[in-house]
Amino acid sequence: MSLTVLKLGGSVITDKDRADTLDGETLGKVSDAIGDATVDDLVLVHGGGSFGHHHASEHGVSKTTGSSDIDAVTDIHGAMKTLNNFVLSRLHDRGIPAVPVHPFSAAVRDATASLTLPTSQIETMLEEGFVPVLHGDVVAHEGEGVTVVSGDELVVSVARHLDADRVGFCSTVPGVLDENDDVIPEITAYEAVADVLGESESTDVTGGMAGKVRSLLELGASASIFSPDDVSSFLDGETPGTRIDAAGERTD
Ligand SMILES: Nc1ncnc2c1ncn2[C@@H]1O[C@H](COP(=O)(O)OP(=O)(O)OP(=O)(O)O)[C@@H](O)[C@H]1O
Ligand SMILES: C=C(C)CCOP(=O)(O)O
Repeated sequence: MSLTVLKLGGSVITDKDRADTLDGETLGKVSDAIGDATVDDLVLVHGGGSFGHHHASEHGVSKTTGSSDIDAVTDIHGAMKTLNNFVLSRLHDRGIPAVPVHPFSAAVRDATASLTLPTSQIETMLEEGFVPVLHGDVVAHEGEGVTVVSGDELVVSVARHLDADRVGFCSTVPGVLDENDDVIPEITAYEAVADVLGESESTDVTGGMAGKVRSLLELGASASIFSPDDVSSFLDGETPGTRIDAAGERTD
């Protein structure tokens, strides 16, 4: 069986400039594309958008700056569970057997900020015919309380541990854009594109496009970044948008 890991960007499924607001139309469109696709095993991961990033920013929590304030934990994790419920419900409407995986209950960062995410429950969910849906979240972090874990990190971790065959990132942009706003077809090294990579245009505590490309280069397998219009073609086996091929970049 072939495994596909697909991330739905938080900017895609929410109105990232209005707190706790869903982009129901785009979420519906992307859910249609997933419902119509014929893929073997599928793991979905979604980002925080105006749910997670807004609350993380209010509480000053990021991937590196933590908090032990229980209100920070419940606000950020609670907002992400609410968003996850919206995503699950749209997928269920299309007959997709989506089940939640909340990283806060499973993952951990050690004192060096290295992330551990158990995946045996995800493997069994797949074997039993479910579509696991993870999301950016807070995680317990040794010495920091909790810090944010981005959906991008979760994709890398799941894809690596389960040896994914295909990895895709659906973002608001048609791919990584160069200085003329043209899609860069392939990226093999960070330095080659560092000058054009920026942060997200909206509230984002996890690094925007620069963070995404960095995470993907660490993956050590090829991945694609594309827009919601290209979800169907990606799930059909094509490589739309920008292909990130990190062969040789992996450091561990
Ligand atoms: N060179 C670039 N090419 C494309 N997008 C870029 C570039 N530099 C910065 N960006 C910004 O990065 C954004 C994509 O990153 P962002 O983190 O918002 O993605 P996402 O995965 O959709 O959202 P989230 O992190 O909430 O899950 C684009 O919307 C754009 O504003
Ligand atoms: C801000 C939170 C809680 C999740 C961030 O996940 P991302 O949007 O994938 O970077």
